[in-house]
Amino acid sequence: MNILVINAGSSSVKYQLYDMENATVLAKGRVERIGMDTAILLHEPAGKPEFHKVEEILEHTTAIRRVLDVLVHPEHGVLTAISQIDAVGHRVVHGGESFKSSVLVTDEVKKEIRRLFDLAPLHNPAHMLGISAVEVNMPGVPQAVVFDTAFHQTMPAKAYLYPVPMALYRKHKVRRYGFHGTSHKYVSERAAAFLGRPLEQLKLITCHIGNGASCAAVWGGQSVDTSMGMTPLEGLMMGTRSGDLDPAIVPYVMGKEDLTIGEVSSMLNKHSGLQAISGISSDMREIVEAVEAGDKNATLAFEMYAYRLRKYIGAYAAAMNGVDAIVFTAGVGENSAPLRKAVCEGLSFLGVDFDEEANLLGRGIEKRITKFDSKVEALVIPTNEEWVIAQDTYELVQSLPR
Ligand SMILES: Nc1ncnc2c1ncn2[C@@H]1O[C@H](COP(=O)(O)OP(=O)(O)O)[C@@H](O)[C@H]1O
Ligand SMILES: CC(=O)OP(=O)(O)O
Ligand SMILES: [Mg+2]
Repeated sequence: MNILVINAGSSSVKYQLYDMENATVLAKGRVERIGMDTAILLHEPAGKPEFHKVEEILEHTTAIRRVLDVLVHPEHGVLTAISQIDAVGHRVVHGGESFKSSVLVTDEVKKEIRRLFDLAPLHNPAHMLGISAVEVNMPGVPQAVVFDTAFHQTMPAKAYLYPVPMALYRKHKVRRYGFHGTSHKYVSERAAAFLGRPLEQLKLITCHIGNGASCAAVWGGQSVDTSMGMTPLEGLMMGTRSGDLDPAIVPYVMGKEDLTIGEVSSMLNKHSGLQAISGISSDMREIVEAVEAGDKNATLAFEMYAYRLRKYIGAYAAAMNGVDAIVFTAGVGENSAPLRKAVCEGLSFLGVDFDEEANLLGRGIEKRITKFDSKVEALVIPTNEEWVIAQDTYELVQSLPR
């Protein structure tokens, strides 16, 4: 069975095509800058050279049409017909309180994803466009949705409620949902396998640090707390997002700078974080280069990023009254040795005996970055959200009558 996994963002569509029986990736790629006359399709077919094309792509239906076209292209394709795609799995960031696991797409499910537009205005509308585009381009093909929020639905009320009037929760579902759940779940399971210990007995702190970044306390395989909140803005400092700040800053700055709700929201989501403090970039690679070149603002941005992550790790160790392993994953977590070093070296009080050499060795592999007899272990575990989405989709499609 071939499954196409789609992660549709506001201006991009990322895709990965799997052959499930052989557990192989047939092709992957992305369309960026949707809505512009210089949209770009980057396509990486397995065993063939990469291919890219710049052209006008104004909306998601066309973007997905282009992806399907390239998948069956005589030269760059990996299939002979679209009908060889048996099902499609989508990443959906916000599932609210309605979805505790992945589901097949139905009219009811679509209605619920639409109802949640308000809570994830950057993400959910884009996912719906992706689902509709598949309906138009591949009528009748079963689709499944896998939610970032689902894994965190096990959080207890003391972790997911905010100390504000309860009416806000009852009326508007104001609460912590948490995100990147597919990744936190996957790396927790991989970490247990790597350590050769049952997940049920482990206290883990998983740090998914990519463009968006969040940390989770995973106790016995269940999420008991996480740093992102009602939206993906709370918690850690990120590439362009502020993470935690005094909520009183929002009305204060709106008044002083005469900003609208939209403007202040854009400031905190798109013009804060590493980008704002460094004045250089939201990309950790460029920050680290600037730090090495002695740039003061980049150094401050780097230190704040690591410091804020270390504070969350301390908090989650306290939340679980202990921790067995700290897991680093996603773009920054998997690739930035300097960031892992800056975080781990301040955790010796917890029993983290950091191994500098191991931290520098090997890329893209599961590894331990603490010394052999460290009381608390630190691991690097590459995440694979697309594979989890493909597997969930595969299982759901098996349950359909044939
Ligand atoms: N070698 C590297 N060193 C430091 N940071 C890196 C490296 N490679 C990638 N990154 C960081 O990873 C981020 C992307 O992470 P990723 O998990 O792919 O995010 P997303 O899935 O949200 O697009 C980039 O913004 C970049 O800062
Ligand atoms: C939820 C979220 O922040 O997702 P991403 O990291 O893909 O932006
Ligand atoms: Mg990601």
